[in-house]
Amino acid sequence: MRYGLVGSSGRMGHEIKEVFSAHELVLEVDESGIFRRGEPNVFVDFSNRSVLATTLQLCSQYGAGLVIGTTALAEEDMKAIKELSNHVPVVQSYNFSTGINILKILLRESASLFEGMDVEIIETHHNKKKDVPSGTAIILKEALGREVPVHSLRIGGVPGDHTIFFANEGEVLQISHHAISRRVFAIGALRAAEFCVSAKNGFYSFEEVLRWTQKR
Ligand SMILES: NC(=O)C1=CN([C@@H]2O[C@H](COP(=O)(O)OP(=O)(O)OC[C@H]3O[C@@H](n4cnc5c(N)ncnc54)[C@H](OP(=O)(O)O)[C@@H]3O)[C@@H](O)[C@H]2O)C=CC1
Ligand SMILES: O=C(O)C1=N[C@H](C(=O)O)C[C@H](O)C1
Repeated sequence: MRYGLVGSSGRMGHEIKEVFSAHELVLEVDESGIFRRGEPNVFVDFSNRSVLATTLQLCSQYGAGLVIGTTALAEEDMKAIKELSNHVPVVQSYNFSTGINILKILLRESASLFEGMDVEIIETHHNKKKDVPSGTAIILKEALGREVPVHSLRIGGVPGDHTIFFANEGEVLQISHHAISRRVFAIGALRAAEFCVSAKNGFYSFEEVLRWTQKR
């Protein structure tokens, strides 16, 4: 793969460069500019919504697919990403870990069992994280199919923890996901990029990438 990396000097950018070391990094974007050394066939974007227009323009220019993990996207951003997916394959997810994507499936399938219980989410991240709540908390709420309170902690160097509490008068059930390191997200992004370079044009979730990986 020849990949372009948006957010290349960031925390995720560094992790991605290590995990993608078998592939060729031919274009980098950060706040100091765009550095081109070749023509990417896929872009990976873990950055900020303020650079999204540049990312979309670069994907169109090179006819390259997109793997995007940037969080705190607005409705109009999602619309623009979906428009790009008419022309190239796009994988978008607020969490590229296997565990969170399995949890999403479990929550969707069991949501009705939790009707009548109190449900709240606690998410904990490093103190440099800019957005609140986490993108993952948002997709967990979507999987539950209901609005629930989210409590956010921004402390130390925590890569990303999410716990969902379910409670009735007599008991508390809690389900937790703990990212041991942010490498897990970069490994997921690599799978998504491999998927992207062979997929048809379209908008894909990371769940679809996981199913594709299992079939290989
Ligand atoms: N979906 C997932 O699985 C995961 C998603 N994330 C998300 O990825 C994103 C990045 O996280 P993280 O790496 O920790 O953040 P960092 O702040 O460490 O990195 C952000 C990167 O984006 C660049 N950037 C920001 N704004 C612009 C701009 N306007 N133009 C060009 N480049 C810009 C920064 O450039 P510079 O260094 O020059 O400022 C930097 O390279 C966040 O949205 C985070 O929530 C994180 C982990 C997992
Ligand atoms: O900014 C981060 O670090 C993370 N962001 C994502 C989110 O907002 O859910 C995913 C992960 O939890 C790490």
